[in-house]
Amino acid sequence: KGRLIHDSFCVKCDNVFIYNEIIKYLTYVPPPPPEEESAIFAPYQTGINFDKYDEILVDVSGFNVPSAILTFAEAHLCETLNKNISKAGYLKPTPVQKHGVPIVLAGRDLMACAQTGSGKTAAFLLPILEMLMRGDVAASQFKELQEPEVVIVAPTRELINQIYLEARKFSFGTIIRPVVVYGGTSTGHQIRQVLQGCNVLCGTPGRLLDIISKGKVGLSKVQFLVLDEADRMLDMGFEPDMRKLVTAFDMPSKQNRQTLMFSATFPEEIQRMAADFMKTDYLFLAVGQVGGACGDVHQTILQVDQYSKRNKLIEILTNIGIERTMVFVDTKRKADFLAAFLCQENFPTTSIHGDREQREREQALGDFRSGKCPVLVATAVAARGLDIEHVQHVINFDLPSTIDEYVHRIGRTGRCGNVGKAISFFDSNTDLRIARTLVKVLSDAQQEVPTWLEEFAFAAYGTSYHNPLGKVFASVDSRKVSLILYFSWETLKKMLA
Ligand SMILES: Nc1ncnc2c1ncn2[C@@H]1O[C@H](COP(=O)(O)OP(=O)(O)OP(=O)(O)O)[C@@H](O)[C@H]1O
Repeated sequence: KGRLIHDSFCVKCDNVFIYNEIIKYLTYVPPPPPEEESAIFAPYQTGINFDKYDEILVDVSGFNVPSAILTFAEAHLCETLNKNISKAGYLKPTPVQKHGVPIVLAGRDLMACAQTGSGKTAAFLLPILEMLMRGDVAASQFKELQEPEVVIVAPTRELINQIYLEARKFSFGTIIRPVVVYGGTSTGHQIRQVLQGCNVLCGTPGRLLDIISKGKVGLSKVQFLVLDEADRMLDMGFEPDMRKLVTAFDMPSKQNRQTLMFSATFPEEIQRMAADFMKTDYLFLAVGQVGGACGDVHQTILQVDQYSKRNKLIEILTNIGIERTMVFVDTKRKADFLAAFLCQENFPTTSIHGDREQREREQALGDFRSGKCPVLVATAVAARGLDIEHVQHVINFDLPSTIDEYVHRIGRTGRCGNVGKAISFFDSNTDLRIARTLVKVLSDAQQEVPTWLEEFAFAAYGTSYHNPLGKVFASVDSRKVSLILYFSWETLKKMLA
């Protein structure tokens, strides 16, 4: 029982349990990031298909496209960055890096769409850090108002923390100081981190706006604004926050900053909205196949009704053994329930979802990463961006409602040229709406399409098989679609005249 006064938060609480929960929530201080070089640079093993990335078709649209690089040396990055690249074990750039790095170095805005696990993070971090170094960035120091040169936003706490660790890795040995802020942790602690000095501010939208509104961060020096998982950052949930950020009184206008957006999926309507945030001559980079499922993931769809799902899962996990497996479900309650059930069945399991405390979420990821719990039951909160080595299997216990979410979920395996397996339970009572797009994604990735699924897809309605520009790229530049529609309309008018 008591009165809580914490930063701007003040509440009188009569319920001891709720009071303690709030105290825990407000005071969680995440463990500090690793200091030893070996931990900072722990390389992710590239897989047997890494070299096959070179065969992926790439399309860059827009005017005056800078030439791609073939090696990191061709990017003429500074010595420290080159050292960090080799310490990270990167021998050659992936396609999104070959094309993305020179585009950013040339000062252009970029919307990039490349398959999951193909190195988008380094594609924006490396050129940004290089530009900061070339611009003689000042060593940041303690100040009551910090003015970062770079702001990076991502939709989940775990993902933004991962991006921060990557920024720390590549800026190692430079004067550039990245800082991360995200919800579920002590605001006071994060503000103190920011005030120590901040060049690259990584944040989830809510916490970022909170710290800006407290007058601790000024935006007038922002040179780069990055939206990772950009289609998610601009969908209904986050779009108002993004608009608040770009219309903040001191945020440089789009003409006076570089705006970069990255994702593995980029629906056309979101692209059109994204264009509002960018200069008109932005470039659109598409790497890979329509629908964007990573070609290194072997996809299997099983018809399983909701009552048989648990038994089927046990059967699969028994065959898998101790290989690391992510199991996706549709609700937080189900995640808890299924994790408890699997533990009872002697599968060391942990879970991650939005109702778990941040401390528990980080513990769960840690236990999964280390292999202490080789099974992680997760909701959508873990679908995007998370880069966990040795994840060999993804199981969609419940299929998601959108195909983009499916593509991101199965992309937690088969990363960086490694191969992975995804098994999805299709329940015809609930999953008909995804049948058509699922068939398309499977066939584009040259995966087996079960006949029963084709039949469901044929009978289903509301989604389309067809992409107006054929079936090559994961997402096409929405400007091209408008152009094609314009020309089709002009042709039609001529025919009618
Ligand atoms: N050129 C490279 N050589 C070796 N490893 C690389 C290279 N580029 C990236 N990686 C590694 O590949 C892994 C996947 O990269 P990253 O997380 O940036 O993928 P992504 O495209 O952002 O995926 P997602 O769409 O899931 O967010 C990381 O561990 C990263 O360190």
